[in-house]
Amino acid sequence: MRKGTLYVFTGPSGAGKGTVLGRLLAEDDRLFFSISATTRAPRPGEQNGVHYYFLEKADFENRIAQGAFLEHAQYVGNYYGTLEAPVNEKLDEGFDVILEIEVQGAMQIKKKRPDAVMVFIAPPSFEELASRLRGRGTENEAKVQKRLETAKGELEQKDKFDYVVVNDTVDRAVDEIKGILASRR
Ligand SMILES: Nc1nc2c(ncn2[C@@H]2O[C@H](COP(=O)(O)OP(=O)(O)O)[C@@H](O)[C@H]2O)c(=O)[nH]1
Ligand SMILES: Nc1ncnc2c1ncn2[C@@H]1O[C@H](COP(=O)(O)OP(=O)(O)O)[C@@H](O)[C@H]1O
Repeated sequence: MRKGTLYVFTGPSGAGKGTVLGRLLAEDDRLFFSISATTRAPRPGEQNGVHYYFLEKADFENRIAQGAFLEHAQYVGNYYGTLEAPVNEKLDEGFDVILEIEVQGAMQIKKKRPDAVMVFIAPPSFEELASRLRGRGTENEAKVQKRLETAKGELEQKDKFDYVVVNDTVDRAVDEIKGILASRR
């Protein structure tokens, strides 16, 4: 059986990665979304094993020591990481696997898995990014500021990616990503 393709989607918090990928996943049953592990607290409505595996810091660090992560990084005070075993399993089963991760982790994947397709989702402007992040209402102003500071460094790295998709409207961005997937199948 043909093995699946690994796709890495990255981009600053608030760019719309979750929104765009949610639409894509609902419309394509050959895709598998990799559920990440994190030490950040669940937001209202987030479920363990659905949105993330929510781990205590000590548990996360044990798994790092065991080599369980394909990649991991610290982002605004918390750990985030991709568990390797389920990714390999799904690729072997022929699914295309989607990672939605921040830029440091994406760069680790680029080194480890040179065949991975690297996609950067960019906001139309920095002002629009700030307005989307504040509009989402999931972080307090201090945390929004930290995410926006981090976003500046992330945006500077977008040229390292195979594709840069500007999320101006969700419909258009989803269509562009469908085109990228189609060109690789
Ligand atoms: N390196 C890495 N980053 C991740 C992983 N999962 C999520 N992230 C990224 O961590 C950042 C913060 O995620 P989160 O707190 O859920 O905020 P949100 O993406 O803005 O909703 C985002 O850029 C995510 O893409 C992961 O497994 N590894
Ligand atoms: N194309 C878009 N136009 C306007 N608002 C958007 C667009 N895409 C996403 N949003 C909104 O912006 C906020 C951040 O989107 P989200 O998908 O949570 O981003 P990310 O996963 O990159 O952090 C959400 O409130 C979402 O509804």
